[in-house]
Amino acid sequence: MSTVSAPGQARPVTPVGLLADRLEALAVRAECEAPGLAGELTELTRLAGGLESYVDRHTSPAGRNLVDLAAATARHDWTAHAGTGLEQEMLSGHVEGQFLQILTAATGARRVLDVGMFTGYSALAMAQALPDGGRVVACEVDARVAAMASASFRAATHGDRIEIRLGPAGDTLRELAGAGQRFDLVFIDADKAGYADYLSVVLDALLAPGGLIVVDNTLMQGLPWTAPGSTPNAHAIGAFNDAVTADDRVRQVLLPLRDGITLIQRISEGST
Ligand SMILES: C[S@@+](CC[C@H](N)C(=O)[O-])C[C@H]1O[C@@H](n2cnc3c(N)ncnc32)[C@H](O)[C@@H]1O
Repeated sequence: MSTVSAPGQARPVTPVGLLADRLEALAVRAECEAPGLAGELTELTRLAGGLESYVDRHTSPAGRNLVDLAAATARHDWTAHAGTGLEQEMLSGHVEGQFLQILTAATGARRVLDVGMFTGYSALAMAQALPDGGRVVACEVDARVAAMASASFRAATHGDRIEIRLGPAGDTLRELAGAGQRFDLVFIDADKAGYADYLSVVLDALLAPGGLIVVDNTLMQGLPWTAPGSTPNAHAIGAFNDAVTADDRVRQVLLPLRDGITLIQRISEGST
């Protein structure tokens, strides 16, 4: 049986989305099995299930090119990518896109590194928030999604600010480091097993002074505390979060936005 969602119908992939789904199923069961609990479970379903759409409605709308890119990703037949793990739910989307755009503008970033481009949502969001002359280098290992991203970038305002680097991100990051490149903002959203390595190269060589690192999926659907080590991703993210917490070169905050976003800064000498 395919686990790929029907086009346009993404399944929940955040802790609160999964919670709402489970509560809804319980509320339906309770109507027959425990009618006294059904009302309260329905209330809890509204509390959990309404959160993400409330956040969505109170976040500035995405621009036309990003809406088109997300729609093309949702329409795409992901069954053709069976076995790759690629699916429409990988797209970061509206709220994260706005968050990245605000970070890009607020930090005054001019050079951005996108690690894990997929169909290009985060790369385009950040590119469109850069000042003139700004650049995004976007890393992606899968040629087919890179081609989808490339087509969207060609049709988008400021899509020409994005340079796609096709290949394993670890190799690309080392090439960029060898070429002396530096980035003001780095978004890490590729294979979770690679996160520790990507962070290490970024901190050692790629992060410009005062730069900001943004890491996606650091709540990993709640698995790091509900079922640590139960899947390779749960293990990788649990270990990554612990390592960042113990790393005295950095300070960080884990925000419970969508599936968790961690902001990381290098602590400069003399700062608190
Ligand atoms: C969660 S998606 C990225 C979503 C994207 N940032 C967005 O905003 O929609 C993860 C992407 O990382 C890519 N990826 C996985 N392993 C990789 C690797 N070793 N090097 C480069 N990209 C990788 C996958 O092919 C996938 O497209």
